[in-house]
Amino acid sequence: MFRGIINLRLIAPVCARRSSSYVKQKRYLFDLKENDDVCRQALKSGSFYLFHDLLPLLRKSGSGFSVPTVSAQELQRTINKHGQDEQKIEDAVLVGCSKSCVAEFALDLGCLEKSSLEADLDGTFTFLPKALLLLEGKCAPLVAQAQALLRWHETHQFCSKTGNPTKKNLSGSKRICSTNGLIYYPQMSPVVISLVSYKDRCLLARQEGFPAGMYTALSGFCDIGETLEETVRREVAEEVGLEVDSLRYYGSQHWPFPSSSLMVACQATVQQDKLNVNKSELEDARWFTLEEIEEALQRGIVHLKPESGTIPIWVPPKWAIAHELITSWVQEQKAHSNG
Ligand SMILES: NC(=O)C1=CN([C@@H]2O[C@H](COP(=O)(O)OP(=O)(O)OC[C@H]3O[C@@H](n4cnc5c(N)ncnc54)[C@H](OP(=O)(O)O)[C@@H]3O)[C@@H](O)[C@H]2O)C=CC1
Ligand SMILES: [Mg+2]
Repeated sequence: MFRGIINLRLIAPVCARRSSSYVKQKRYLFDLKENDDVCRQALKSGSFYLFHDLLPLLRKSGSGFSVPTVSAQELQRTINKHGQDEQKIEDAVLVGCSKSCVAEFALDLGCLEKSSLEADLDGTFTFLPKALLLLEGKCAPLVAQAQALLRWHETHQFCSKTGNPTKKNLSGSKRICSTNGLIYYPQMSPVVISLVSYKDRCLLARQEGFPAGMYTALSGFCDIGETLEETVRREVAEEVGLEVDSLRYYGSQHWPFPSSSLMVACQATVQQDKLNVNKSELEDARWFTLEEIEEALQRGIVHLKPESGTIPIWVPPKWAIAHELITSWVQEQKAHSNG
């Protein structure tokens, strides 16, 4: 068992006054999830994020993009106009509720003709990685959560024990086998992501499939039965041949690529810096100085092709927890050097 220092990333304290509305919001969300009658009512007054074959609808807004919602009435009109029965609305999945307790749903309209839908809705159904880039991280977590839940329902139509069809409950918080009542809940795969450091440098790595020039913290899926600490230790040993000697929890993030992962981020230290990179897992791994990391953070996303010669190092975008981990290491290094 690790004797690491665990200091939770401070979650903005909810002030006493807001906690009652926060509690009300979360309790309503619970009722929506668990009670089909409450959810059926909410489907008539809620707001809807729309997808088409798992592509979120984005709309130009000012110099950027936003994720529009439609009301239940607008959605009914759209569905009817495209010749679908309004029963389709019950395929929606619950993704949240606003502070004023308006239920928020996501619905995939992949059965309708895409371009005429886009014209009606004044938007574009966009490939998720591109959508998150265009949204610059704003409401990325919600779009990622909605797409992951819609995808989970799409890929869990049958019971893996009986082979018979499963049926979603109204909110989409689970699916139940039509014959033996087995309940399936949407899953996330736990992944650890560790920013390994040694004295005044940190370690970043890249896989062959990464965009040219992009380096990130070491990461790896938990094997069944492993603790998070054991996964950190194993993945760092597997990927770069080093032994972690301390780790500190940083925070976590839902990550929709390639399927639903729960990223658990930590800062880790090692006792020596001699790398033995596992080339079957990584294309490269290197130690970086504070200056190099600050330059990479400054640079932002680099859109250069491998054939354009040497590509400057860059790191994942702001809304990736790898970016936060790297930024927090820079802040700690600077605080340390300022004494
Ligand atoms: N949000 C962020 O900041 C970042 C997120 N990530 C994400 O972290 C995840 C893990 O990174 P990566 O280094 O590739 O992981 P690993 O180092 O664990 O290597 C991936 C391999 O893990 C195996 N594996 C085990 N369990 C699963 C599972 N549930 N789903 C998929 N593969 C599994 C697969 O091996 P096999 O093919 O042999 O079965 C897969 O090829 C990636 O999805 C990546 O997108 C990575 C960096 C930054
Ligand atoms: Mg890995």
